[in-house]
Amino acid sequence: DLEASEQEGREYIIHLDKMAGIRKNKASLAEWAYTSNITEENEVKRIQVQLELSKQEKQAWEETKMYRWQDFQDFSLRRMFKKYSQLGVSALPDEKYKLLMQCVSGMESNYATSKICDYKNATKCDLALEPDITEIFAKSQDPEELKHAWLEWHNTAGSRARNNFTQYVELDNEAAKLNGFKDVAEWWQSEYEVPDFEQQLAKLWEDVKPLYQQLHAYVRKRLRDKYGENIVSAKGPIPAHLLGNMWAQTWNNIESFTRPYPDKKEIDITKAMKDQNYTPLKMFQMSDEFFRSLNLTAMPEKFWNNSIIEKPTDREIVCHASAWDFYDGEDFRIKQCSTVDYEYFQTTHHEMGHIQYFLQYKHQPVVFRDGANPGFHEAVGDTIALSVSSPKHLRRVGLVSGDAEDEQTEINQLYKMGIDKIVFLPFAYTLDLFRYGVFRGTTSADDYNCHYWRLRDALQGVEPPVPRSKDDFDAAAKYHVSADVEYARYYVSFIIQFQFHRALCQLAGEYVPEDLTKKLVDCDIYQSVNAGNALSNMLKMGSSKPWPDAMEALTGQRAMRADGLLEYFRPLHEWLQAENQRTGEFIGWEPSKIQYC
Ligand SMILES: C=C(C[SeH])C(=O)N1CCC[C@H]1C(=O)O
Ligand SMILES: [Zn+2]
Repeated sequence: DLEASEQEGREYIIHLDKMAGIRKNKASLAEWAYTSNITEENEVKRIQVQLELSKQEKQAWEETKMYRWQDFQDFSLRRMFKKYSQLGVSALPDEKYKLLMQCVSGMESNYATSKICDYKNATKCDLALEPDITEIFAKSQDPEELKHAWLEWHNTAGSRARNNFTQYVELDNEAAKLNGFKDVAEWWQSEYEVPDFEQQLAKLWEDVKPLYQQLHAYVRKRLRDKYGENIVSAKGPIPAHLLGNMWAQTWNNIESFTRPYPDKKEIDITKAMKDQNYTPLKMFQMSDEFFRSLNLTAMPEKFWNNSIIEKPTDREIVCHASAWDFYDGEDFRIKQCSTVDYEYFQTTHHEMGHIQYFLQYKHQPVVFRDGANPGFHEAVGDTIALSVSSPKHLRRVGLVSGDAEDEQTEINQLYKMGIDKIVFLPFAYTLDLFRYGVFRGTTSADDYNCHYWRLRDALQGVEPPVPRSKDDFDAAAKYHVSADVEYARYYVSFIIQFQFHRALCQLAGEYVPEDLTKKLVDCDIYQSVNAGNALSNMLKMGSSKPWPDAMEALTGQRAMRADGLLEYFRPLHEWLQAENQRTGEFIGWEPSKIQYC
């Protein structure tokens, strides 16, 4: 009868979950071995382990079909079965599964090992993305040098991934259909458990677009002042290679020569870190200390022993920062090629946020050891970093000296945060709008580059530095496209982290609406056990409940909304409107004149 099968179901799923933990531990170890030492041998081993595990997953999946779990009374039990009833890419027949793993592995190792030649010395061709090319984009203000680096990287890391990518799309779509989805786009969106996810993304963009257009216009004016109107037009998109980042996804490297009040003392965190002999380890220790100050969990022993926090000199690794759960409740690691600078200080908090989430939900069944939705996992570390990057906190830890804020310094601070957080949104939105079109078949392989740039032109107001053709494949020059990592999670994160930040600041007594001595931009939740306990309660839930329940537990809201972000940046929005009015800068942009289709 129903009762017996529910009880049997409970015993079965607990056993299955335990086996799943052992499988995921093996998979993570094989993945780690490969991405921390990219060799043919380790790639073969990784794919072998993945194939073997996929067979076991298929076996377990068959068994779950014997239970009428949809009728079970227990919510959590039903939710566990529902998640285990989704087999994922393991639903592919072995040969196709192996082929798919080889395509993704091929793209990822191409990305990780791509090198370009130096602009000035054409015989020096060992420049890697990290740290070499990243440093060029951080420091160079020579449009020709930046154009060279941009082009070399896009032609090496991007175009060479095109064949693997086309096959990956076909195979991944086949896997999606075997899981009951129309295509991978629907599969990816199902992770957010709301029927109108894509409409919600569009609504958020409508809410933030006016602010972005004002910031875009202001920056274009400042760049035209610097580089001249032959390089930066008055009404067109901004050339993507002039924004301090290979993908123009954050513009913090052009802050020094574009900030609103240049005569105000520059807050150069990177310089202060170097002057104070910061090391990568110190960045991690400071981040760990911040989390502990909130009464959250300290990094375990294994974390410090097993993590890779600097680029090794004796082998190739995947440098793109990542945080790892080995699903045994003890082994948690970060792998990143740290450099001592503000950007990696932020990234360190971002990755430590993932580890903290792993630690907070490690008591959950394996199947619930996940973010409430993928965006939640990306938002934890960034939310903490919003406090860490406040002038108040930077003064507390001695990275900024001098007196409290005045109006102009506050605008400079909001500008610094805005060219990181506001400009990121259209970039993130574009990346997955592009891939939704690819998976749906509305974008064919011949259209890849044209559609990618048409979206970047329309939404982000950037254009390629030189004409592009349909044989180029610029999208894959971004890690997540070459590594099959969904990107809407970051778009969601950059919205909800301001909802989290606002709620935590109120709990910490650091933010009181309408109280000018307790402004959101000045909030630092450091050492607030009250805020930390609320955050912990939300993190402990993992993915055991639909994400609106987790969102409500922390913020009282049940939806993702742009109001937190817009409230945080309101003073900057008003300043930009006045400034663009004063200079008469054209708001928005006309379509690019660069030939990219
Ligand atoms: C740091 C990570 C690893 Se989850 C990352 O990929 N991020 C963090 C911010 C956006 C995105 C990117 O670098 O494109
Ligand atoms: Zn992340």
